[in-house]
Amino acid sequence: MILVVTAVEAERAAVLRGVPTGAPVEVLAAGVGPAAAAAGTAWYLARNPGITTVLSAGIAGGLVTRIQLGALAVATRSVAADLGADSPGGFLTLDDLGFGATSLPTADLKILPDAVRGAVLTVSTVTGTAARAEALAERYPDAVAEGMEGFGVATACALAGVPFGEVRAISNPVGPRDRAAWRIGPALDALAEVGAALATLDG
Ligand SMILES: O=C(O)c1cccc(C(=O)CC[C@H]2O[C@@H](n3cnc4c(=O)[nH]cnc43)[C@H](O)[C@@H]2O)c1
Repeated sequence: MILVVTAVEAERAAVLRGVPTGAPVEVLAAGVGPAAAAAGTAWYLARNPGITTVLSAGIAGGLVTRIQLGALAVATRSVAADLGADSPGGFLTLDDLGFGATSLPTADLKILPDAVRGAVLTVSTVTGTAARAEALAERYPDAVAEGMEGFGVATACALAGVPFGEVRAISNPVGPRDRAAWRIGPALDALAEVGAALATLDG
């Protein structure tokens, strides 16, 4: 059985729209942000020992020179991009501080061949300025998207020893805050494609 973890109910419904009846896929809306995602995933895994793979899925911001609005991003790794310490010399990651990893691996999911593959960043604060977008792009040259849950789901999966993946549908550019630039509808439609693709994986 595959578990898909989304943040909100609209994302859950979009994924489920694509899942064929009877496919071994369950979808949980665990809440927004890495803490809700980690707690929800850990809770679900503890009660459902038959889960073989967990996927974090939802809408996300895209790094504009690397991915287009409406496209799907498949994570090659999950990065906690704002977990660390600020300093006059720049941002220090948990790894720099010696407190643990801020990058977790993803399973090599053989789905969605047309998706853009790259690192997906997890942040607790949505990027809202060009300066922060540029800093993230420079710090993570392999990053294509920014969401708020992936690293939380990945952390729960690492603890439980369950393979983890992340797929994000790009709803907005990462950069200066501009609600008019959001394209939620096409991004939710793309999430339905994820549901359909998952049904082809062995659960
Ligand atoms: O009000 C705003 O300016 C604003 C900008 C971006 C996102 C939000 C949200 O509250 C949505 C958070 C929700 O959606 C995912 N998401 C979508 N776009 C982004 C993004 O650019 N950066 C980070 N997360 C994003 C996220 O995974 C949450 O589930 C508000």
